Amino acid sequence: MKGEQEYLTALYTRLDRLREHTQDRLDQVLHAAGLGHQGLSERDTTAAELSRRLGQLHSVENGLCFGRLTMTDGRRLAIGRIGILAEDHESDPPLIDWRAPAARPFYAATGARTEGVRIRRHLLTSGRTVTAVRDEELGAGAVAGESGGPALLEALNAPRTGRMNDIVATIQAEQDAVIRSPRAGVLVVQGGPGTGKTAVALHRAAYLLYTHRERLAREVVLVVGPGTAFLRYIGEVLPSLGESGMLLATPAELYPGITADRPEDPRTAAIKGTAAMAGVIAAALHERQWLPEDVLEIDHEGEILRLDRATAERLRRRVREEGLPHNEAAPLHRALVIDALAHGIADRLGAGVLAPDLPETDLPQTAAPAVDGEAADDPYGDAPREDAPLISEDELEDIRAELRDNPRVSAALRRLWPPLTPQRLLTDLFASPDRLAAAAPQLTAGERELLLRAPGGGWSPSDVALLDEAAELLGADDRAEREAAAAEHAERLRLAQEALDVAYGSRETEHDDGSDPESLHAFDVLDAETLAGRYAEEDHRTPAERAAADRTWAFGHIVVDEAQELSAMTWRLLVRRCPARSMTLVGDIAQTSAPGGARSWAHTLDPHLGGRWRITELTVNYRLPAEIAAPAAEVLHAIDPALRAPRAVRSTGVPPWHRTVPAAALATEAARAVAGERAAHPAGTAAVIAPPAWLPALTAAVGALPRVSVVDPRTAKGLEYDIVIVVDPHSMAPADRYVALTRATQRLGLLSPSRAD
Ligand SMILES: Nc1ncnc2c1ncn2[C@@H]1O[C@H](COP(=O)(O)OP(=O)(O)OP(=O)(O)O)[C@@H](O)[C@H]1O
Repeated sequence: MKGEQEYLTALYTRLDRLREHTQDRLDQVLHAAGLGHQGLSERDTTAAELSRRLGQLHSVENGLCFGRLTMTDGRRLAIGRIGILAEDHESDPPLIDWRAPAARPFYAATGARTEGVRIRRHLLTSGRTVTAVRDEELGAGAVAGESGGPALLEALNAPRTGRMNDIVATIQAEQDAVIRSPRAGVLVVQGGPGTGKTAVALHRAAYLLYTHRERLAREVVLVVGPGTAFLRYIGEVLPSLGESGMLLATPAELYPGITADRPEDPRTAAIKGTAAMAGVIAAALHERQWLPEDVLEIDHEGEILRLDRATAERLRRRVREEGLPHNEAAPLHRALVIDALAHGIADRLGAGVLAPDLPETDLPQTAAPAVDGEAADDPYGDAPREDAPLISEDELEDIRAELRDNPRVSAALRRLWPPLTPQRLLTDLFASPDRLAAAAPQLTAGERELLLRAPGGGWSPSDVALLDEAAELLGADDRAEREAAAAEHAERLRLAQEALDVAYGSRETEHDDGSDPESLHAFDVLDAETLAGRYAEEDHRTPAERAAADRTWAFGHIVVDEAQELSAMTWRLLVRRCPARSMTLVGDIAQTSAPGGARSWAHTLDPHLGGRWRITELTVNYRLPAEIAAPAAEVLHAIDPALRAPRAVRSTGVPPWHRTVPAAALATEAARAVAGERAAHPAGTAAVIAPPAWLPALTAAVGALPRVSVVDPRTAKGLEYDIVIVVDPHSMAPADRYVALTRATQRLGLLSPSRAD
């Protein structure tokens, strides 16, 4: 142990020096003077990288080095949270990053497959002091086993704090295989409660960031967890692994600019989660691309222009054929209608018009439509007419310009092809029984009734994927943004030209000063356009911040926890957000409680991924002691006899208990039970898990006790506590009961109301 302490002290000395050195470099970079535009941008990139590195060096203070391998060839390798290179950069590194290939045997070696390891040592530390070492002999004659041994059991028995810890020192072989699985493709990790799915998913994110740093730092890793309580619970794991650049979000947070916290009937949420809603939204949008009943009349300079239904329909079809998102197709629609009206006017003036070309600026080459359905036998309108054209193309263009300037024409165009936001489309759809009936004929009247709601009141979590779907169909209506950007650019151009004019005006003076007339000046090598570009404001947000604000961001990798809960509509959204299809999905189909959640992975994923995903299973339960795993396995059997319960690795000798009490006494009994269990096991956290109806009474009775949560099973999903009291388990749905029974690391009690109540 003395040798290990000396080694550890030397590592910390190195760490301190690296921190100082990195801080010095950062200071130098930040204070560098006289940089041009290019230099400033490079400086920002270097400063960001140095800041990241500095943050990482500070985050690994605890548990810097936690393992040592003594190989059969005599080499000795220290494994830690980060890699530290030898000072000469050539000798063996004094500390190997746990994610480096050289560290793999620390996790993967077993007695049966030693991978060249003779002794695996776990170093237990407190601050910078070694408190214990635990050795596992893996050589000949050793008992076959996974990594961890006593160190694992100590970690599993440690009291919980309410925040998840990293497991970097005790990752097990089957978990390691998942963590290091190749980045490409979609990997599903199925595992029962407590098999370490969340831990594995987060360590995998850290592994991928290490292995594909450059790409993933730029493209960002998105980690999706079921709720904000859960994200708080896992929030410290990645920073403790020195990783901070990823984006953590709940499914409700995936539409930038929307706070989706409106309460909703679960039946409504279930309908909104079904894949059929994609068709409903598409149909709702089609309905908005309006046609007049018979003829649309438009007042234009004292005349009535007439656009009949057949023509409007033909133009609409022509625009739809382009396959553009609705808002992006609006200019084409506008140009076609204006052209049709212009030809109508020309015809009325008594002149035929010869195959006019459409204005090149506005739209792709396309045929001119005619008004009043005249061109039925000339669908493309490009056959020469018998009567010679009396109106020139210039005159026709004047007519088009007048039409474009007429607010009534604009109003008619907005009616035919309205500019729409996703919010408007959905608000109008859900507010109107008629619109719902037209867009969703396949739903029953009762289902449509559930979707109906008055405008206003905000958005619910299930609206998020629908808004995203609508945004996808609508495309950007970024006219205002483009106009603002153009104005800004013009202003920059003006300033740049002014600057160049000043430079040019001062050239004589420079010559008088004796400067070389042959030397180059700014105005020789730069034009205003280039200079303006250099003045353009830079985006100083981190990639994760930019990704959070951008609905169309393409993530480099997506990790989804509790993946079994996601609806089909949310899967559509996530698949769109990851065009590279590089994902890690962890979950347990036995714990599905969301009505639209997964009953089978194939059934859930195939519609979105077409079979292009691979699955692996975690089989060991690290949370539950064997005593609690047994009754949990009975519940699992009731859910699906084909499902296998994970194997528990430890035992506490404390069996769970079950008591029945009068309903009126249930809350006080729960408080008493918590206090009793606390007396027997004082450290760590406790929870009372109960159906929602019981929560107010239980909160009143138990809420004042320290370190005790009162939650329903769905909130408890993914979380864990040292002590758990489950109230009224038999009124819970089987999946909820299974979740409730699988949250305790040490002690479990069940309290049921007596039947007479
Ligand atoms: N290799 C390990 N070393 C130490 N602790 C571990 C290890 N694997 C898992 N754990 C611990 O086991 C507990 C359960 O892990 P985790 O929450 O990741 O399981 P899960 O499969 O996501 O469970 P659930 O399905 O209930 O969400 C956590 O406290 C975790 O830190």
